[in-house]
Amino acid sequence: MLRFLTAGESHGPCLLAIIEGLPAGLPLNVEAIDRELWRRQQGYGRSHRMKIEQDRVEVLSGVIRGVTTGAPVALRIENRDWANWKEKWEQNLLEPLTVPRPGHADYAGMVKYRLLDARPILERASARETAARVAIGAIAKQLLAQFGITIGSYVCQIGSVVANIPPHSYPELWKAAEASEVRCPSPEDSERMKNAIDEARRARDTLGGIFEVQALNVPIGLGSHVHWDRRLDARIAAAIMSIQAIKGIEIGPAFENAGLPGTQVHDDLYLSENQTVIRTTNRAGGIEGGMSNGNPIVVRAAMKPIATTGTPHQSVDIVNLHAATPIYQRSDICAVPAASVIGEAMLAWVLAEALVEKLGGDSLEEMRR
Ligand SMILES: Cc1cc2nc3c(=O)[nH]c(=O)nc-3n(C[C@H](O)[C@H](O)[C@H](O)COP(=O)(O)O)c2cc1C
Ligand SMILES: C=C(O[C@@H]1CC(C(=O)O)=C[C@@H](OP(=O)(O)O)[C@H]1O)C(=O)O
Repeated sequence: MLRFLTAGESHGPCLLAIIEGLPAGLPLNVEAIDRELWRRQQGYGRSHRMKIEQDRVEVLSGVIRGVTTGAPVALRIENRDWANWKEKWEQNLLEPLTVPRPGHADYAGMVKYRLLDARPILERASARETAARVAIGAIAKQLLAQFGITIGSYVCQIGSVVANIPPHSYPELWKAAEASEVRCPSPEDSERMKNAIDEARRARDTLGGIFEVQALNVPIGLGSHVHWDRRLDARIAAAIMSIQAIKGIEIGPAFENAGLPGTQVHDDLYLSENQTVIRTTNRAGGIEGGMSNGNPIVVRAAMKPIATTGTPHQSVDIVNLHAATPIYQRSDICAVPAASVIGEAMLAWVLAEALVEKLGGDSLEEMRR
C-alpha cells in the first residue's frame, strides 16, 4: 500500500513529506523532482512570493546511492520566505488577523479551532503545501514511467477566455503547453489569457479557470467496479478536489455528455485487422465501471478565482464585532497554470497507488514480473 503525509506552514521553515510503500529498487532522479517543482512555480499571474521561493527537494531517507530501499522516503523543501518571517514569528510581532477573507479557509477555520486570529489557519490551508505534493507526484511519475505510463496537462480556460485546443496528439499539446506562460497549447489563446490576467490585476481582481490532465498508456483494469472506494474515477476525483480552490471535476467531457443521447456518447468497440479490440473515440475519459479501460485517462478540473482580492470583499471583524474589510498584503491573480501541474502530481499519485495494488511485490523487479 502506498501512502503519504505532508507537514509544514506556508511561512514556516520548510515543507516535509513522508512516502511509505514505494517498492525497493526504483532509481530516483532528484533533478527530475526539482524540474517538477520548477514547473509548479511558473505561470503568468502569480504573486511576488514565487520570486522569493526557488523550490528544491532534499531526499532525507529511504534512498541509498540513488535507489529506493523500500523504507519510507522523507522529503524536505525549504521555504526561503521564512527568513522574512522568522523574527516576527519568534518575537510574537505579528498582529492577529481578525477579519476573515471570504472564499479562504479563514472563517470556518477560526470557528472550528476557536481562534481569534486567522493566521494559524491560513498557514496550513495555503497552497504552499502543494510544493510537497508535487515532489511526491514527481516520484510517482518516475514509478509510472517504469511501466510506460506518462502524464501531462494543459490549461483550457482562464476567466472567460476559452481556448481553442488544436487537434494534435497529447504529447504535442503538452510540449506546446510547456512553451506557454499560461500552460495553454494555443499561442493566440495564451495571449488572450495573459491579457485577461493583466486586466484582472488592473481591476484589483482575480481569476479562476479550467485545466485538463491526461495519463497515457495506462493498462486496462486499474481500480475496480466492486466497491465504492476502489473505483478509479472516485479516487481521482477525491485527489484532484483536494487541491486548494478546485471546486469541480469531470472525467472526459462528462458535463457535455450529460446533454447528449447515449448513441452519441458511448465509445464503440471495433476489431482491428490484427484481432485486437480498439476504439476510435474516448468520451468516457479512459474509465468505465471504475476501471481504466486502456484509453487515455482524461480529467478536467475547475478552479475558482483566487479568494484574496485587491478590491476588498465585505466581511466582519470577529473580535470587535463590526463590519470590516480583510487586510490585503499580496496574492496571486491567477494560479490555474500551477494548479494544472499539481493536478498531474495528484493523478500520478492515484495511478501509482492503483498500480502498486494491482501488481503487488516489494521491489520494482517483483512488480515487473
Ligand atoms: C497554486 C495555488 C495558488 C494559490 N494562491 C492563492 C493566493 O495567492 N491567494 C489566495 O487567497 N488563494 C490562493 N489559492 C487558493 C487557496 O489556497 C484556497 O482557496 C483556500 O485554501 C481555501 O480552500 P478552498 O478554495 O479549496 O475551499 C491558491 C491555490 C492554488 C492551487
Ligand atoms: C506560496 C505559494 O502559494 C501561495 C498560496 C496562497 C494561498 O493562500 O493558498 C497564498 C500565497 O502566499 P503568500 O500569502 O505568501 O503570498 C501564494 O503565494 C506556493 O504556491 O508556493
